[in-house]
Formats: sequence, C-alpha cells, structure tokens
Amino acid sequence: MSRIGVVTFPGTLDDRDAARAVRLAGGEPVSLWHADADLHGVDAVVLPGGFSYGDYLRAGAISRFAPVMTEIVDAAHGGLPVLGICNGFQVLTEAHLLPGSMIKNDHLHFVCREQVLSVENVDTAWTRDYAQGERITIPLKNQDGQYVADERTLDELEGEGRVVFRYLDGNPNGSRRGIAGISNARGNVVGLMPHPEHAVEAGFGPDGAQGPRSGTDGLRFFTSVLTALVG
Ligand SMILES: NC(=O)CC[C@H](N)C(=O)O
Repeated sequence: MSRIGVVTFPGTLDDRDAARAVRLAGGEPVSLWHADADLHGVDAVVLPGGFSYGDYLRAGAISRFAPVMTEIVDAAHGGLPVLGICNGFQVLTEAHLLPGSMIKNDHLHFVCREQVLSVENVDTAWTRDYAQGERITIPLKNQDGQYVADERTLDELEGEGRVVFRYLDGNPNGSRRGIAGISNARGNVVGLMPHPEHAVEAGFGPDGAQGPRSGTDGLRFFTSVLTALVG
C-alpha cells in the first residue's frame, strides 16, 4: 500500500482531514513533523491547510525553512509527488517549488464558501482520475488566496498547460487569470487554494459532480496519486 506523508507544522489545521482523505482513497497516511530531517520513505507528500507559524511575516514564509521542507524540496526535484493545499500551496510558492505568490484576497476579507473549479490539466500526479475540463465543487477558506505572478510567468504557465485549476462562476479573491491551482513543469508538484480533503465523504462535502450533496469531488486527488504511484 502506498504511504502518503502528511506534514504538520505548528499552526497546521487540516492535517487530520488530509490523512483521512488518504485513507478513504485507499492509501496509508504517515504523519511527518515540521522538524523531521527525513521523509520516512513516503511515496508522496501532502502539505495541508492552516496557519503554519501563525502566518507571521507572510503565509508560508517561515514554514519554508522547516527541516522537513529541505527534504521535500530535494525529493520534489527528484519526482516525488507533492500536493500543497491552501496554506500548503502558500508554502510551495515560498519554497520556490511553484512560481508566483499568494497575497491578501482583493476584497481583504476571509472567504469561506463552496467553490466551483474547472480541472484544466489531468496529466499531473494529483489529477489523473479527473476528466479534462471537469467541473468540481470543493470548499475554499482563506485570507491570502490571491494568486499573483508577472505576465511572463503567467503566459508560461498557460502555454505549458500548468494552470491545473481555474475558478468558475466568479473569481473569489482576485487571482490573476482566475487561477486556483498550478503545477511544476514535471507535473509531480501541484498546489491549489481550495480544499479537496474536505470533500471526500458522501454527505459531508459540498454538492458535486455526482449530484446534490454527494460531497466527494475532492477524493480523486488522492486516488489519482495512488494510481500514479502504482502505474
Ligand atoms: N485554509 C487555509 O489553509 C488558510 C490558509 C492561509 N493561512 C490563509 O488564510 O490564507
């Protein structure tokens, strides 16, 4: 059974939900601590949501220097699948595994809602179980969710198909070009602001592709990586 590491920093909130999502998808979650100096042989890593180090300085700016991140950055360059969800996405940009930055939502308020997204690239380790262009609904909850990058970087991301998710039915935070999530060039590292791990169990997540109150549109992130690992 594939072992998926779930990292806990001081201030992480969603590590338990991420571990549960891994388990429901059929994987074995392995807890990784911010101070760990090795990855305990995991096959992939999830950086969950929350407020690591209290979002001091800038969300993700301190976590980037945690010992576990040194290992994750090295392993990601070697092809290890890494998923950053919300605060995890912020950590990935701060660690330069993904380009661009996350700044305050344009309206300067915390947002918490059910968010519709389009899946625009199914050639990544974390999206292969979705259909190209599929519409999914998962929760969004953050204050620093506005994705920004210079025009050249944005053009490059678009040109290389690395915009993996885009907001539909309105842009909730002013993100450039409605970008909700991106990948690295190789497709093993993916980051997004909305939370797939909160939409993995029937009856508990938002309405999704499977019909009213199905609530499982996020589960295929986790089945995707398990398939990618065996395939
Ligand atoms: N849900 C989260 O992970 C919150 C992320 C982040 N700290 C923010 O509020 O922007």
